[in-house]
Amino acid sequence: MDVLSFALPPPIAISLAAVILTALVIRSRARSLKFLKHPHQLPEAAPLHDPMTEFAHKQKTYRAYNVLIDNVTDPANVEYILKTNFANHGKGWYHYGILSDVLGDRIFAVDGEKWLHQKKVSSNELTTKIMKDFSSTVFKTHAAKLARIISEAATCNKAIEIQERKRDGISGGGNWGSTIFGLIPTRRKERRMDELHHYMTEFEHKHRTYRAYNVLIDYVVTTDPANVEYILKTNFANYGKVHLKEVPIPDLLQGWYHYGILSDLLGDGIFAVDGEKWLHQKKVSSNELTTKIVKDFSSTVFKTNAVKLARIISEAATCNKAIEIQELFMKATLDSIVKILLGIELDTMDGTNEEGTRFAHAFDVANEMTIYRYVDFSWKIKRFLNIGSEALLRKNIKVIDQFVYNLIKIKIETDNLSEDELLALKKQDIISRLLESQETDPKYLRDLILCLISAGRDTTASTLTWFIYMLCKHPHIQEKVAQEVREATNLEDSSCIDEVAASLTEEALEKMQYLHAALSETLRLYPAVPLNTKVCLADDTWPDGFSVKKGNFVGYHVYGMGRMKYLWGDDAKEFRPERWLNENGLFQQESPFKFTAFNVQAGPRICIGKDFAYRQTKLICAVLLGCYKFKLSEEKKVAHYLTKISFHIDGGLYVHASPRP
Ligand code: HEM
Repeated sequence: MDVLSFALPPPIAISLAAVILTALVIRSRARSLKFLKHPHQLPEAAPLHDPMTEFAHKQKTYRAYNVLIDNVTDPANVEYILKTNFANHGKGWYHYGILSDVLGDRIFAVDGEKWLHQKKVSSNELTTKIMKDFSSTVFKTHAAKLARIISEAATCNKAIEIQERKRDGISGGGNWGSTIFGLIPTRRKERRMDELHHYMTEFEHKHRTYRAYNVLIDYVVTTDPANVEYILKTNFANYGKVHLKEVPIPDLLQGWYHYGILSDLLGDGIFAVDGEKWLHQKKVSSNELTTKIVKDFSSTVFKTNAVKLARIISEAATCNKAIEIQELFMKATLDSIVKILLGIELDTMDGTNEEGTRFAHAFDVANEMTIYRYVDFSWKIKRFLNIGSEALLRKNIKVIDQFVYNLIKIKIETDNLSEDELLALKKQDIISRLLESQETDPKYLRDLILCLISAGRDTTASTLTWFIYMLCKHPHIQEKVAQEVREATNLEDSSCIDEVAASLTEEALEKMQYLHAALSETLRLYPAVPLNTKVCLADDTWPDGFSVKKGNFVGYHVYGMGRMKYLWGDDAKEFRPERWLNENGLFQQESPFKFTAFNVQAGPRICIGKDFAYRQTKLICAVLLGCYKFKLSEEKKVAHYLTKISFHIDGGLYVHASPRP
């Protein structure tokens, strides 16, 4: 008998890994059974059946150590297990333990008498004439239903996902909050942990600052603006993002936190580093985002993509089809940021650029797998063995790197062009501009690009999605926004998409104070970054007298802060854009320590993309609401968020659009 080694490293390393792995497997099994509720949130395994089949060509039966199961392909053995000595091969603890919570003592989960009885009952039932006739009718009815769905899609020439198990895990399926916050101080264990922000907020109505224990983490959370100001500004130096070397936390957690987790994908980009490196990139990127040339260029890009988006919506409106608008916003914002950074058309909205679509997919998967590391304590072992989520991550980073480095190379080469040629190329994208200013290290540029895409894409897309959701729930506010767009642009009611887009000058956008207020109100209730975390570097006492210790994780709960009555008044839970406007209808900023959605001006580590994000969301919303009315496909449906780092709507947002008269 032989040993199957899935391309594992040398024997000593294997033995060492096996010892560590055993401990981690037990832990990670316990964790997955306890916390992970949706099967689709588990990362895709690295291809398994092909290597097994290849191996089976040589060894019909073999032992695979770290799977805990012996595998068999020899028909003689199969006959022996399934028939000759059937009684000796049960389903046993393995299946029962895994399946019984869902399936109870049903046929899949049990052996022996229980199994025999159920098998007889079910197989008798399935073969009666009445059941045969009935099931044939059911199959036919469902086949007809399926054909009708396909027919509808065919009429609109739309792609159909025919397998149906929608992998929205990639754009954000599954909630991980439960794993991160094992022990939020609530006794109501029966409540679903995917409502994590609700529990926290409920608790915060009584306790503005509190401690949330977890097996590994001592977490102090606050909603008090005075504490936020202290952490983000007054004693900023004492609250780090990345370097934990000074902090007495277990080795496993050293590097578990940001840098270790993020650096494979984001390298030394702004999100993953502190100190000098961070300061330099922050300066470079924030200078770039605010130059006139980049501002003009980005406005053109936003408008072009808003028009594309509106055309897709127009097609769906013609067929009276539901639109999953979250996915569309994700594509539109990715196309825009890539065009502004790299000057190329990714075109994921129309799917015309094959290489671009491959990059977009790889980026989504790599992001998902990177963030999964926050809840998967065995990720380092997996990376070492190149298996599971880590194999997937490595594979997709390779695709991303090929794409980005290739573009940088092309750009460096065009750098040798003559003045006239350069002028003809009109290099307005950020990478071309950085190359001109002597930032030519491809690795530096790659890391910066990926960080800016990560920072600017999901945040903007999720804000747009919640905004449309809020407007569907409050049709009178939707009408007010549409009315403002018409007035600010002086357009006729019958203007077409292109005319609306063309009319959106800086001055017109500036006049849209109510739209600005409605977007801010969306961010107050549904902040794209709902919880922000840092690490305390030395014992400290906060303005409200709460003590924090060196090594404590500390966080301010942006979602909770947006809903506190003591901060926003008795109507804190209501969506009311007017709260942001003064008596002249002009937008009023709130204190950045109270409205923390952007970290704006709240300290050195602020969002440098705030104006950029408002410009993009305002342009897209003005085009869409200038041309269409939106309704939820299921009007009574209540949207739920995903408890992840970004804040998407679970399952997407289905809307129907109709043209404005
Ligand atoms: C609605 C949209 C957005 C929201 C709500 C948002 C929010 C935030 C927040 C809360 C932070 C602080 C994160 C932390 O403490 O680690 C942040 C950082 C950052 N944001 Fe944004 N952001 C948005 C859009 C953008 C856009 C469009 C860009 C760029 C194109 C951008 C670039 C950045 C960068 C580079 C940082 C890191 C700053 C640093 O570490 O010094 N953001 N953002």
